[in-house]
Amino acid sequence: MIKIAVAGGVTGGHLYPALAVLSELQKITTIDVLYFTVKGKLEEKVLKKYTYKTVSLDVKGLVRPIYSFANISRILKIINAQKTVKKTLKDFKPDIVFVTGGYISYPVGIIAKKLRIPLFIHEQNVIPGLTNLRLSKVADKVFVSFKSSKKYFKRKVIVSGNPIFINENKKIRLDKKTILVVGGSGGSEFLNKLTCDLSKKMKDFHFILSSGGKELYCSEENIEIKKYIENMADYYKAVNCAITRAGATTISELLYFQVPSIVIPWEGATESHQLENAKEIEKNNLGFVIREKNLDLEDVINKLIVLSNKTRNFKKLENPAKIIAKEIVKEVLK
Ligand SMILES: CC(=O)N[C@H]1[C@@H](OP(=O)(O)OP(=O)(O)OC[C@H]2O[C@@H](n3ccc(=O)[nH]c3=O)[C@H](O)[C@@H]2O)O[C@H](CO)[C@@H](O)[C@@H]1O
Repeated sequence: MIKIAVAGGVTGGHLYPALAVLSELQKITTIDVLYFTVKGKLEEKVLKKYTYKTVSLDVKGLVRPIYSFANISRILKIINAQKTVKKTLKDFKPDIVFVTGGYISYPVGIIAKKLRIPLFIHEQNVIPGLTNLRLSKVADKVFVSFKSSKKYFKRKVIVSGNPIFINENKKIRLDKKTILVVGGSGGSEFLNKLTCDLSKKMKDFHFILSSGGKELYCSEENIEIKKYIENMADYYKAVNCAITRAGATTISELLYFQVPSIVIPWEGATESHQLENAKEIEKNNLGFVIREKNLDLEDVINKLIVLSNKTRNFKKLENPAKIIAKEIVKEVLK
């Protein structure tokens, strides 16, 4: 049996790769999991369906610029959280700690190393987040999703790919050509509005929109609005093409399921990291990157018609989750 402590969440982009690795690990051996969550965030809702132990931390990410007044109380919360993490790890005594980034990963990773517990980290984005960059200096192994990330790390990294979370296997039947629209785990007002505009002009198409629960007044018959989709893999397999933001995990899923796509990066992302993720779609000839400022409805329609006429050829690729799970087993048994 492997005892593993995990952190990575706040957004789905960090959470699902961690869940994917745990699910692969479970296929190899029995596991005892302790998951550090952020109070009130997505992972607390999702993990209710699992039997993993959880410890909720009351932390918030630091705002930029880093020397802002608002960061004083946030830093105090991190210091407090570190005490909880230390006590929890000492009691739980994991064989290994695995984190997938986001601000909760920092206290967990740092304390793990202080307690001399092996630490593995995974980075989803092409441009690494601050937490993972800092943790990479002390981690035992660093996994990245894309080759293009290597240059950001001053150490050896393993290009594993981004673990793909597959939680159901329901066949979704669609009668019309269907376009899936996903604005990341929190949804996107920009993509919601775009879907509404497109659905009015593309009456022969059916739209499935994950709205993130954001308000949208659109009563077209050919648009199916879902607050959140639990079984994304089933939808990726069933639709003709997709429009998405460029969160790293979404991009990896589009590549894994070979979904022809239009990717519109969120312009507010730090260091334009979504734009860098998006480029992977064009590099792999899977679709188009469109910047918000260049968006033209007719152009999007023409591109969607081209993409939706492509034959979907889903060849089963090795799930990167397997690579990381095997490395975890190797580390624990060595
Ligand atoms: C606003 C923000 O901070 N965005 C970041 C966050 O995004 P975000 O959480 O939006 O990240 P991604 O787009 O990478 O991943 C979203 C994940 O949620 C899942 N999903 C989404 C919608 C839904 O209805 N159901 C569902 O299960 C997707 O399948 C995917 O697994 O983390 C990513 C990975 O570090 C970063 O690249 C993003 O820039």
